[in-house]
Amino acid sequence: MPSAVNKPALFPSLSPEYVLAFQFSSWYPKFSGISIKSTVIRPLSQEFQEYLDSDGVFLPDGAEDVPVVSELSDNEDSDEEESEPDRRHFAFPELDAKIREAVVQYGAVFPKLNFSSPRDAAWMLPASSPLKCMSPADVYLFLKSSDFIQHDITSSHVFEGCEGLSPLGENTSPFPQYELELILRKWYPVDRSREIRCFVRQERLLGANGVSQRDPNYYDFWIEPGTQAKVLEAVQTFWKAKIKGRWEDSNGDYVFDFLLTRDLSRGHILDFNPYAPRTDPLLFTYEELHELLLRGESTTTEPELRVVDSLDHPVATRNAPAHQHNMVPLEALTMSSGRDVQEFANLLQEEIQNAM
Ligand SMILES: Nc1ncnc2c1ncn2[C@@H]1O[C@H](COP(=O)(O)OP(=O)(O)OP(=O)(O)O)[C@@H](O)[C@H]1O
Repeated sequence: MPSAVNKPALFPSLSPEYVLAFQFSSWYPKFSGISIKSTVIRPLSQEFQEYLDSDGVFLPDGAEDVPVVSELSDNEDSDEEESEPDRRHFAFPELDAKIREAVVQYGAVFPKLNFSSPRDAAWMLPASSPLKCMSPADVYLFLKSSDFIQHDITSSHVFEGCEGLSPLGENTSPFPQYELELILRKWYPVDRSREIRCFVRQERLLGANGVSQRDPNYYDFWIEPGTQAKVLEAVQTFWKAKIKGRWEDSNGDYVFDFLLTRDLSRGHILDFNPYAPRTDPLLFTYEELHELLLRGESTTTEPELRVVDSLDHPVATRNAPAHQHNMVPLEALTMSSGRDVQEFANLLQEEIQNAM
């Protein structure tokens, strides 16, 4: 338990153990009953890691069911394949089989690695069903096109900010080993307007911390009378009953993403994240969250809920598709083999229009 005498720091100290407690396979077994059904595939082979790490967006042999690539390739001349640059071939028949099994079990899957989803690559398939995968090829395509996924396969990113670790110093510890994992979650048409992110320090949400709308868009219902009080009531009741006291190894410092039911009275866990700068504080700054924590130590107040409460709110991004910076990666151009640049640019423009 935290000391009542010492003033809490802005962030809890970051250790490799603390970080690894937030990889999916660490927290999911404990919370599976209140989260989305998911399959964990681990360890993944070194070869799969090399595939993810290799340049360009291409599919392993035998991944088949290749909707996007085959659409792009419809007009290719038969001899064009011969002009492709030499590239290492990969094949993962066992992994393909596990992905197909999960697709049959869940209807469609949402892919992640240990910590991150490839949400920056969601634009590659229809915006109406982000990251919905129906085949191994869909899963590989998203993972391969994502910059966010690189975080999970690079130790220096995973353990960034951990005390006493540096790959460069001669007398410091090397990065700890961890196993790469592929997570296949049952895909749902998630309504992003009902997602919130809850910040917990020292196992206190009630009266001492913040809750933020997750999607940076304006939604009318958030400013309707009674909505915010109802949401705070729902999340506090859930937290007290289902989460509180179960992160004692992490000193009760964590962030959780919560998806509210349509009537806003209940919900379930989408994800847990470390209470660390790498976790986006959304409509707060960490300094503001710290203020709330200090204030909550002396008074009993409600947690503060922040929402995008008007169209003029500075973070309301109504006209820009999320992650548009990642929408014209050079890798994407490699997918266009067989098309000229103009043709591919038109296709990309169409995707951007759809995303908007
Ligand atoms: N099973 C699912 N089916 C459909 N959409 C989902 C599913 N799980 C998550 N999503 C959507 O994808 C978004 C990103 O998911 P998630 O939080 O798991 O990714 P992440 O990479 O860990 O994000 P962050 O870095 O913000 O923590 C969620 O906000 C939600 O809208």
